[in-house]
Amino acid sequence: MDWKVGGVKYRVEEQGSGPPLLLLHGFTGGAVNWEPFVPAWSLRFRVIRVDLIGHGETDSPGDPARYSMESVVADLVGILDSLGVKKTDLLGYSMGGRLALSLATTHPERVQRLMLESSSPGLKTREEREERIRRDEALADRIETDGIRAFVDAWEQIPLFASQRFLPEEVRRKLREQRLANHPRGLANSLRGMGTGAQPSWWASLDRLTLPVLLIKGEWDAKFCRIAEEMKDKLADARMETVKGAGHAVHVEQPRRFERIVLDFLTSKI
Ligand SMILES: C=C(O[C@H]1C=C[C@H](C(=O)CCC(=O)O)[C@@H](C(=O)O)[C@@H]1O)C(=O)O
Repeated sequence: MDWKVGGVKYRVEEQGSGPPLLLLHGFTGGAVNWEPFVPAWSLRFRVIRVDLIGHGETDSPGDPARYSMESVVADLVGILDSLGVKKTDLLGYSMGGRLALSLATTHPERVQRLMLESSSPGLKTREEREERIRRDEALADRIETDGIRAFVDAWEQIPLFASQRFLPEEVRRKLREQRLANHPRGLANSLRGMGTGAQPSWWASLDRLTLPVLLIKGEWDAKFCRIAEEMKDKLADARMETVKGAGHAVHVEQPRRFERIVLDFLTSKI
């Protein structure tokens, strides 16, 4: 199903019935990344998956400003309104987690419970944000100059994904194919508009969140383990799960454990 929001056509998939559960993928990802979990989660939830702006079957507008975190949060609110969803459980992976936290922070009345996999509230200082914006702008330019294949070749090799070399060949092939299916302009503008440095920092407002939060991290992802531990200290109602045998993409590397962790959290927290 496609929904037009703010002039952008979004691809939205829905399966199951019950309380709504909105799933937000990471950078280079898509709604398809959550497919392995739909059979189990759709038995108890109305599972809603979105291709985020610049990704998958959703439009890749030419103006980077259209990808700002504020704009994309507004898009999600518009999609929830169109679906008749007043309040939803929300799961975001990496970039999707930054978006999920942005939605929960700016529209707390729309989020029941929040799950963040390998994500962050952004960067604390202006200097860190400016440096990250420079890095992401340079990466965005390379995506548009060198093309999607050269980008994915390099992206698969970043240290953050080192543990993915242990994945079965078929899993890696599917992930690569899905990344290659994105539009260079969409990925480039996603970095420019809602990259880690471009978004607001939510570090100073974490202590105002009162909803139940689950922080999921892979034991081999040292950087995002540190971030999750720091976030947990600031959140009023947070639980943290460290998954053994996983790096950044916990849902890819330990899918059955990930599936159980999410269900346990959603069925334990009323
Ligand atoms: C490399 C860093 O940041 C990037 C890594 C992960 C984020 C992501 O969504 C990757 C999803 C995937 O390919 O599996 C991405 C983001 O949050 O936008 C970051 O750009 C880093 O060290 O922070």
